[in-house]
Amino acid sequence: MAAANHSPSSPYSCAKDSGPVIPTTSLVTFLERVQETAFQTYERSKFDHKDFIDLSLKFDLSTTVKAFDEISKTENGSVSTKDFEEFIGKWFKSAGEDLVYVEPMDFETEPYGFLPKVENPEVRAWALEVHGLWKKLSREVSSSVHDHPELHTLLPLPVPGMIPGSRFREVYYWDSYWVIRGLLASKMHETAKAIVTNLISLLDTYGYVLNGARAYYTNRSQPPLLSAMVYEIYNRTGDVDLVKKALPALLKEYQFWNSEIHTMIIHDAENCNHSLNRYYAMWNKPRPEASAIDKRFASKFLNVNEKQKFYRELASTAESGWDFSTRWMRNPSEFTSLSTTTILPVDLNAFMLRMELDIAFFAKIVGDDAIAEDFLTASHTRKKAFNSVFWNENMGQWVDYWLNYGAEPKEPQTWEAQNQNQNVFASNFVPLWIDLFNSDTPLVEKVTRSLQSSGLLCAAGIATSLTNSGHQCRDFPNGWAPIQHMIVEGLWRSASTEARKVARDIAERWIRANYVAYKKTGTMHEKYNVEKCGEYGAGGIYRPQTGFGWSNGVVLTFLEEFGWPKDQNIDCN
Ligand SMILES: OC[C@H]1O[C@H](O[C@H]2O[C@H](CO)[C@@H](O)[C@H](O)[C@H]2O)[C@H](O)[C@@H](O)[C@@H]1O
Repeated sequence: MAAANHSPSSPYSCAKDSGPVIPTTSLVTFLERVQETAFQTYERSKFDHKDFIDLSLKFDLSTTVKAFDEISKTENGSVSTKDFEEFIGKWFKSAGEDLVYVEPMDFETEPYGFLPKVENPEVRAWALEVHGLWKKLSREVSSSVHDHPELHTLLPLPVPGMIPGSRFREVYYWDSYWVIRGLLASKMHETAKAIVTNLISLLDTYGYVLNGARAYYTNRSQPPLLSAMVYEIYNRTGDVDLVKKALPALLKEYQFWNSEIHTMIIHDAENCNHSLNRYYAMWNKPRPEASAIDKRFASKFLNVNEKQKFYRELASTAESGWDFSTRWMRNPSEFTSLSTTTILPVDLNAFMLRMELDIAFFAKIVGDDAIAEDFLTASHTRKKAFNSVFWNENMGQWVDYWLNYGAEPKEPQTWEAQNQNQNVFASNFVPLWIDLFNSDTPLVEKVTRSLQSSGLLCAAGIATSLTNSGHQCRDFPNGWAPIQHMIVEGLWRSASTEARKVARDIAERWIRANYVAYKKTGTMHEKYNVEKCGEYGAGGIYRPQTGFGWSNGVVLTFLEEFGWPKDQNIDCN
C-alpha cells in the first residue's frame, strides 16, 4: 500500500516553482536545439539524445549557430537527414573525442595478491578479464578542453579518471564509489586516489560534487558518497595526507546538503524535531541531456508553472541516481506524477549518516576533536530520526517518508504514519550498510527476515522494486550493482549467522549472473535482470549500456570478499 495523500491529478498545481536555478552555458542551450532537430530527423530507435549534447565545437559558437540557422531556414524549421548529417560532420567533433584514452598509472595484468580467495581457474580467468577492463575505462580530459573550455560541454578535471562506459563518457559522482572499491581490489590505489582528487576539484569549483563532469550537470549533485570513498582508500592505504586534503572539502559538501533546499524538518509524536535530507535540483527546465524527451513528457501540462515544477522533479530524480522509478511517483502508473522533492529518502539519509560518521573519524585522525565530537553528535541525532521517521516496525524496514504538498523547508511538518511509503523498494534496506545499524544484531535479524519475505530476493540478486512498470529502469526486474553491494556488505558486517548466510547467497547469485551474461555477450552491463540469471536489464529512456564501471567494481569486491572455491561451478543453476 502506498502512502495515503498521493494522488491529485496534477501534483504541480499548487504553489509557484520558486527554487533556485543555476544558469547553463550558451553552448548547452545551442546543443539542445541541435538535439531537438536530431529528435525530429531520426527514428527514436536510432537516436540517443545524449550524443548531441556531448558534441564539441570545431569553430566558435556564434559562427556555428549562424550556420545552423541557415540550414534550419525551411518553412517548418525541419532539416533533411542529409543536410543535418553534413552539418554535424562539418561543424562538430564527435561525442567522446574530448576525453582521451590514457594508460592507468598503476595497472598490472595480474597484480600481486589479486583476489586470493578465488581458486576456481575459470572464475579467476574471468576476474582477470574484468580487472583488465579498467584499461578500457580509463580517460583523461583532452588538452583542447583545458585550452578552450568554451568549445566543450565536458568539464576540465586535473587528473585521469574512470568513466562508467558506453554513453556515459564522463566521470559520474556516485558511480565512482564502486569504481574505487573495484580499483582497490585491483590494487590500483593511485588511480583510486586520482578519482577523489577530481571530485574534490569539482567540489572546490562549484561548492558541491556535480552529478557528472559536464556543463549540463552543474545544477545538481548525486548521492553523496565522497566521504565513503575517502574512508575506503584510507582503510587500505593509511594515507593521512588524503584525509587532510579531503576533510575541508567534505565539510563544504556537508554544508551544501544541509542548506535550505535539501533539508526538511519533521516534528514527531514525542515532540522532537528532526532535520532530514531530500533531493532538490537547482533547475526547472528540461534536462539538457534529455531535453527533447523531457519536453514531450511535459507537454501534458498546460501552464508554465506546472511544467517548471515537473522539470524540477525530473532533475531532482536524476540527482537521486534512481532515474527513474515508481518510487518517486505519487501515481505509479503516471510518469508525470514524479514528486521526488516531496520525499525524504531513506538511502539519502543513510548516506548523510555515513558522511557524519566518516567526518567524525577523519577529524579524529587529523586531531580536530571538536569537529569529531560535533559530527558524532550529529550522527546520533540522525540515528534517532531514523527510528522515529523512517522505521516501520510492522514491516521490519526503513521506508521513505512523503511530505505533504506545498511543504516549506522552514516549517516543520508533523509526522503521520500514513505518510510512510509502505511499498517495498531495495532502498528500504540500505541503512543496513551503516555500522550504527549493522552492529545491532537483533535489528539486523529482524530486517533480514523482512528482506527474505519481501519478494525482492530473486534468482540472480535483489530486485529494485516489486513493480514492473515496463518503462522504468529502477524497478522490477532490474537489479543494480550498487544496491546488491550495500545490502550484502551491511548483512556481512553483522554478527548474525543468518544475515551473513544471506549475504553470501546474494553475492554468489550476483557473481553467477554477471559471469554468465559476460560469457554470452562479452561484456559487463550497467544493470541485470534478476529474474533470469545471465540476462541483462532493460527499460528506461536510453538503451542498456555496457562497460561498466560500478558493475565491474562490485563483482571484483564480491570476489575479493567471498572468493570462489575450486570445485564450485559458476553456471546459473
Ligand atoms: O541521461 C539520463 C541520466 O543518465 C545518468 O543516470 C544514469 O547513469 C548514471 C551513470 O551510470 C548513474 O549514476 C545514474 O544512477 C543512472 O540513473 C545521469 O546521472 C542522469 O543525471 C541523467 O539524467
